[in-house]
Amino acid sequence: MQQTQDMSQARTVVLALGSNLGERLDNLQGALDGLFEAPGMELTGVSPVYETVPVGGPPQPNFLNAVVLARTMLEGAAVLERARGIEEALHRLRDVRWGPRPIDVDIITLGQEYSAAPELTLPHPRAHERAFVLRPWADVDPDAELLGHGRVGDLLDAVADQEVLRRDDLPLRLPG
Ligand SMILES: Nc1ncnc2c1ncn2[C@@H]1O[C@H](COP(=O)(O)OP(=O)(O)OP(=O)(O)O)[C@@H](O)[C@H]1O
Ligand SMILES: Nc1nc2c(c(=O)[nH]1)N=C(CO)CN2
Repeated sequence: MQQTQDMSQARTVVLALGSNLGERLDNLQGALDGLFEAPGMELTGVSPVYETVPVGGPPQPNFLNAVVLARTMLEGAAVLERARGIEEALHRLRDVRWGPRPIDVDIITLGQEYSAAPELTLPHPRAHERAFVLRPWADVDPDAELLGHGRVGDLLDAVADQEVLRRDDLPLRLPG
């Protein structure tokens, strides 16, 4: 018999997906499906997909990026484990820092949690300066606040120089 979990203490988790190698949309879809395959996270929002110019790293192809919102009772370590499992399943090679990858799953925020641990820093230490995170996040939650940095909509003004193009021709399907 399936157990129902008491979700009254659940927290919102904000996840950022990125892909710039292979079948990029399929990779984002695979990550989205994989994140919600096991119990423990309830999907509450999926952003539009954006085509984005790479920020940092060596010259590399454009990314597709999206943001996913969920409610969860899981601890950060468990969410990170799930994210890493998806990256492994999609054969990500960890060689070049900020280099191209079939899939990247970053945890942007988990409730009101702050963490300085290198294996899981919360909020994600570079999220506030990345239009490829902020733009899709503001679409799926226009009133969103990034813990310690203020309104996501306001943060977007400071990164207006970063090129992000909404790709409504490349929608993500809801998992399941
Ligand atoms: N909030 C977080 N979300 C995901 N990984 C994190 C986070 N904080 C720390 N890490 C750690 O960062 C390490 C490197 O992650 P990764 O290779 O995905 O970095 P990156 O995506 O290339 O760069 P960036 O961290 O700038 O997005 C991982 O081993 C992971 O444990
Ligand atoms: N446009 C874009 N640039 C990046 C991205 C990404 O997902 N999109 N991810 C990075 C490391 O996480 C570094 N740079």
